[in-house]
Amino acid sequence: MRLTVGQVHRHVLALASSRSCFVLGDHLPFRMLSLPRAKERATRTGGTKPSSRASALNMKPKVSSFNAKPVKSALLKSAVLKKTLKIDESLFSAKSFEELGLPPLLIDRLNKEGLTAPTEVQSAAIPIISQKHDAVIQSYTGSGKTLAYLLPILSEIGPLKRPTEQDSSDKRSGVEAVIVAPSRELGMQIVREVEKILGPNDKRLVQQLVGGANRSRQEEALKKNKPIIVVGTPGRISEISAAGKLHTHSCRFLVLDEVDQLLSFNYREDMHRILEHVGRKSGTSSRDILGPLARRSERQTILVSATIPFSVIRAARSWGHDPVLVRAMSVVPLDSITVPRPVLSRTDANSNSPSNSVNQAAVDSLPPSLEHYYCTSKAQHKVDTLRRCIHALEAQTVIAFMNNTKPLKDVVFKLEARGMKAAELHGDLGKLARSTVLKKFKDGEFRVLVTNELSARGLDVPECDLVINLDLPTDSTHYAHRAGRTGRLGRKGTVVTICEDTETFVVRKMRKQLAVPIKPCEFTEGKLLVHKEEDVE
Ligand SMILES: Nc1ncnc2c1ncn2[C@@H]1O[C@H](COP(=O)(O)OP(=O)(O)OP(=O)(O)O)[C@@H](O)[C@H]1O
Repeated sequence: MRLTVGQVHRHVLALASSRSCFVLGDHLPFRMLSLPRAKERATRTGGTKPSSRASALNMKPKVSSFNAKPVKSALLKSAVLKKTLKIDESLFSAKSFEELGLPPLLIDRLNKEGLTAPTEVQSAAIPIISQKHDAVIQSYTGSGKTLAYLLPILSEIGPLKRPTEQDSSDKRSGVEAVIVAPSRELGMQIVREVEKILGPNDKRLVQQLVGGANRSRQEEALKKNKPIIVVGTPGRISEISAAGKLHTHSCRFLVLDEVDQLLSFNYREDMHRILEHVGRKSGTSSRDILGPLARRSERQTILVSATIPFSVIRAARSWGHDPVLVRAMSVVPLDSITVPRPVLSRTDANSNSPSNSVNQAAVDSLPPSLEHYYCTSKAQHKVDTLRRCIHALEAQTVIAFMNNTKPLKDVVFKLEARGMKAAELHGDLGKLARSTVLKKFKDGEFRVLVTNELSARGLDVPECDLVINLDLPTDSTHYAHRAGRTGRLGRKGTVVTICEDTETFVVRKMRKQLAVPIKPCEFTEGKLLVHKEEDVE
């Protein structure tokens, strides 16, 4: 069954209910600050509605403010004014984009695209980013994080922005927002999202700078179209910037989407260049009296992912000033977050093995509407098991993940030979082939996309109703991102891991780390048969 946008919305908005306001203060304990998070968690687990808990605590509607702790550096103290963060909690459950103060032209465009109400994370993030805070946005996969940062940016720059008194004197030209994503697919998806909002007449104001595409054409487009937003992969952005063809000095926004991946070792040099150059006014140099800390103040940095490990919090603290962690229904100053202690899963509380620790970042990234199963199969029978699984679950739009590129073709061949339409997607395909495959999959021209880790992050195919792991993901974070390709924006979704007998202990370990039931099952006579755990152990 496919849901309409309206139905999905009702589902998403059903999660939001409280209309009260609360006060954030650096003197308040973290437990209290995260009360709205408890509301989200309880709603996800079907527990008591925290709105009633909030009213039981007598949280009266009021708007107040807090001063986030000053960053410790004396240099920075003199360079940066502390911001006052006003949190109006009623906005967290905003029923419309108007309530969030978006400009009318932007709201018109959203309505034309059938977008009428914000998701929870959008309700939380839009006012915070509009107040010019550096922010880390964390919310589960498919919850609308892309618009959560795009909408406040488009409220400030471009043809749909909020009119200001300085408009007539504003001589700003050049790129005003740089958005970095780890893959071409995700980069292109973000470009399409921006184009959709800008509309056909202004879509040239966003330019893709993804790797694998013709670089000189990208450079020509930069010169000719004078985009205000560029979206790209780290390598291509830093390459064109180093060649002097991309000027980001007056850039006001830097967004790192899938930030935890962008901060991995592979991207360190390109990311270093981007972080050093974007939003750096020409004329300043690293020898300037206030050094790199002062330069940071010239741009707003927004870090986004479904999985935010503590390393990202640490990085955000050092790049931003008064940065906040924004989640659906909660906003927390980063200074109040301490290094998490490992939480042992309940069944293994007596064992000190780190492998039994709950991976909180991955837990937080899983959409509440997912069902998780695993079944065993010999390696040579996995494709048959996959086919039986698809039939039993009557799945229409399936993403099957493997760890390597080579075997993908073989799986496609076997599925096609059995009358099931499939295609492969991986990084060795050319840019055109990759976008054609994706387009055909989104258009429903074939049923199974057989792919590798390339598609695990950010890929948005709202109709995807089944994710299959034909190979085990490397860890629970990878499991969570793969799983997040289904169950998007409140839809139902199923994740099935097909593993060999000898691998079941890995699934059980991930189940503990993710704190979700991954139930053993088999597919017989066209049906899903769920086992009790003791039947298989
Ligand atoms: N307010 C809204 N109303 C209706 N649809 C929305 C709204 N916001 C976002 N969407 C749609 O929801 C889907 C998921 O959004 P998005 O890709 O931004 O999720 P995400 O949280 O970034 O997921 P991931 O963590 O997997 O990258 C997209 O198809 C997007 O167009």
